[in-house]
Amino acid sequence: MFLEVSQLNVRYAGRAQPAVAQVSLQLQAGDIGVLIGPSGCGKTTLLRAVAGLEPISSGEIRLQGQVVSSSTSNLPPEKRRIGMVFQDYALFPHLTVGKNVAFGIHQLPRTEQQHRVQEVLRLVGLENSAVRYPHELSGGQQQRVALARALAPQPQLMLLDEPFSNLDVDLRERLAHELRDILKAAQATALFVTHDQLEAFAIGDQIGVMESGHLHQWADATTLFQKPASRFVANFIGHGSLLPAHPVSSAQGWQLTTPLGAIDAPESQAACDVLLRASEVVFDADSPYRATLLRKSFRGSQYLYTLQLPSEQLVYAQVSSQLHHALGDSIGLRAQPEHLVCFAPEL
Ligand SMILES: Nc1ncnc2c1ncn2[C@@H]1O[C@H](COP(=O)(O)OP(=O)(O)OP(=O)(O)O)[C@@H](O)[C@H]1O
Repeated sequence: MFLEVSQLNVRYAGRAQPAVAQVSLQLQAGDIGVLIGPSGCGKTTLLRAVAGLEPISSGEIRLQGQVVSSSTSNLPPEKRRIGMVFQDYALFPHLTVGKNVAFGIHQLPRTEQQHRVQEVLRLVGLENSAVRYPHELSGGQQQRVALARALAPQPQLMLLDEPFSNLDVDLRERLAHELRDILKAAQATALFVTHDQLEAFAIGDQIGVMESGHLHQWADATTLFQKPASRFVANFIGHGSLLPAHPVSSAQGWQLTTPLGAIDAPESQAACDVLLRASEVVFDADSPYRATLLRKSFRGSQYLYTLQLPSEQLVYAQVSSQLHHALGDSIGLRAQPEHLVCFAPEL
């Protein structure tokens, strides 16, 4: 395994709760891992611990089998062969793009340096910009220069902390896809921090969902979506609601009754809270199950509706933007789950 984080705890002085609590994760060579979670959940602290910038309280971090952090030892950051990109590009304004990129490879012979600078600038699509200055480039281009600079010394691991957060939404999404291509072309192993789910899904081979220092799940995007390990992950990934469901035997076999109709279930299924995502709640004018429309968010060909059930619980539905419902309308809905995801009811 390339990166192994085991039972990691990081505690800041004077804080009652650890910023990172019992986190374990593994990353294979060439894979891109992404950490997502709400503000303050410990993403940056975990990344800084991997970089060697934050001492750890207990647990272990291994890079290519070598222990780089433990409670008794800490390999300094400069010895870890790590490349870092942060949200502020931190380029040197008085140096050209080429000189910025060459910054970490001064020990190489000059021709080799030039060759490597051209190689990484080509990788990030800026091969003709070596003689320009940072202020002559757009925000997205500057961030690509920062990426090229971090890649130039051929780090064994790339760490990226919200590198696109200063950029506008359209550019962010495009750059997220580009970044994945660039990292894959460079055969880099990377750990990326974001609080943007679309970015996480666009970039990550493995995605970790964190909350209050804990890593709830570390898995690929499909698994996170189809088999969320906890209520927190179920609520955090995609728009969804957990609705109470009770098993009943019917002519169709075993089913679960929910506030949005019955759904098929295995016989062994006990009473539970069932996850219904917006894509699994469909508009049905004839349905006896109705909810009041509270909010409509336009999403191109569809609206994301936020609706309230008679029990006052909120549900979400994706509805064609061809339909014209007004706020306050009572709307017929039906549950149509693609995957049955259930959690034991909360006491
Ligand atoms: N230097 C510090 N000293 C004390 N507490 C800190 C320090 N840095 C972070 N924390 C605390 O540790 C917790 C985790 O912070 P961290 O920056 O790792 O979260 P994050 O998930 O990266 O948040 P964000 O998305 O807002 O950047 C927070 O409660 C934060 O207040």
